[in-house]
Amino acid sequence: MSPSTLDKSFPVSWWELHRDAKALAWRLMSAQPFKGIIAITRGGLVPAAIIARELEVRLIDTLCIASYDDRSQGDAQVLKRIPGDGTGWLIVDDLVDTGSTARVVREMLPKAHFATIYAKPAGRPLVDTFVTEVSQDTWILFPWDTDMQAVPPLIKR
Ligand SMILES: O=P(O)(O)OC[C@H]1O[C@H](OP(=O)(O)OP(=O)(O)O)[C@H](O)[C@@H]1O
Ligand SMILES: O=c1[nH]c(=O)c2nc[nH]c2[nH]1
Ligand SMILES: [Mg+2]
Repeated sequence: MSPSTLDKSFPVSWWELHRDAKALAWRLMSAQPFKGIIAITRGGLVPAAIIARELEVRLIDTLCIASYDDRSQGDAQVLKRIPGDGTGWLIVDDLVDTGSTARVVREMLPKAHFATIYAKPAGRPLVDTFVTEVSQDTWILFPWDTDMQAVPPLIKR
């Protein structure tokens, strides 16, 4: 999705992220047990830590994929792979948007359970479990990408 069409934003605070990651852990309870968690870096790292704590998972690995530079999407670059087909593993990412990252992940680890906290409609069919859907023209603002700042009063905008 091109940045100009992303006219809505969906800011997520640390507290909300923690709450939503715990909600994802609740949903994953019925898909247990998992051999371990594979976090899709970097966005999946914090959600994976919260889910690992809730599900008592101690074996954590990373699949390192980068496709966005700020809001501009490029080809998904795989920087580190995982051997095997993913049998028994839980894959965690922060969100699925166009589904391009998820498609690469699915191709590499077709037997794993793929979970994200947030999902946009284009990527939603690629995810086994998620918590909250947002529209395709929404940009999710994660707490690690944002900071508190002053804003002018409504009357001066
Ligand atoms: O469904 P898609 O359109 O592929 O978008 C979703 C992916 O984009 C973001 O990662 P990004 O490539 O920005 O890297 P990061 O996790 O290091 O921020 C996000 O963390 C997902 O992995
Ligand atoms: O912070 C982010 N918010 C998003 O909505 C998004 N989509 C792809 N990659 C993303 N990163
Ligand atoms: Mg990512």
